[in-house]
Amino acid sequence: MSSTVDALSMERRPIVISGPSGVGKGTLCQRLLDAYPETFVTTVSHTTRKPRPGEVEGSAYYFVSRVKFESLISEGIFIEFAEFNGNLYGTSKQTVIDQTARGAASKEDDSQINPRFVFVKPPNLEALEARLRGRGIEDEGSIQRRLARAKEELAYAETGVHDKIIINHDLDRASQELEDFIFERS
Ligand SMILES: Nc1ncnc2c1ncn2[C@@H]1O[C@H](COP(=O)(O)OP(=O)(O)OP(=O)(O)O)[C@@H](O)[C@H]1O
Repeated sequence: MSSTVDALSMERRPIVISGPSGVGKGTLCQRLLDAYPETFVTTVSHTTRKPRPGEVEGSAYYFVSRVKFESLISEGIFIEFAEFNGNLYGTSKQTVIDQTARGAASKEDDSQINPRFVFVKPPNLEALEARLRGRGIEDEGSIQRRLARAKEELAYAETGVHDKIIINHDLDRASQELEDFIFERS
């Protein structure tokens, strides 16, 4: 799944981190948040998925109906959106603007968002499958759908649309590479 986690660099340019479900995006982002709690924030996505127990509106997600989500698409509010497992997920420009500048970018002017796009790749599909299984939250059908989607996402990443591709093989190395990219050390 290309679920997206966004963080903000010191220059306040958003970082959009995408990659197949189970590749380790959440793990990598959590490491950044833990290491630099004053520097990074995450944005809240919209979804048509039903809330799970404990998920709070406006914190886990903005939960909306499909009709509402589709009207938001036609209004052009999303930086990116994707459908997975019959549910739509998207990151709105507004949530990024709210988190980015707290006023530096005008609410009407999304041309200043200018994100940097990072794609996280697994070392291979076998490793990805092992991570999905190891996480232990998906049933077999869901694992197979995620793997099928992963192949499409990996092919898309080959087209060179991202600013940086990081292979998450060794977690420490991948974390370091992500940090170096974000802080423009590489
Ligand atoms: N480099 C790594 N080596 C081995 N296991 C890893 C590595 N990185 C992450 N994992 C493990 O893989 C599993 C999936 O990681 P994580 O939940 O962060 O993926 P994700 O990309 O955020 O998935 P989703 O898009 O479905 O939310 C977790 O159990 C995590 O601990």
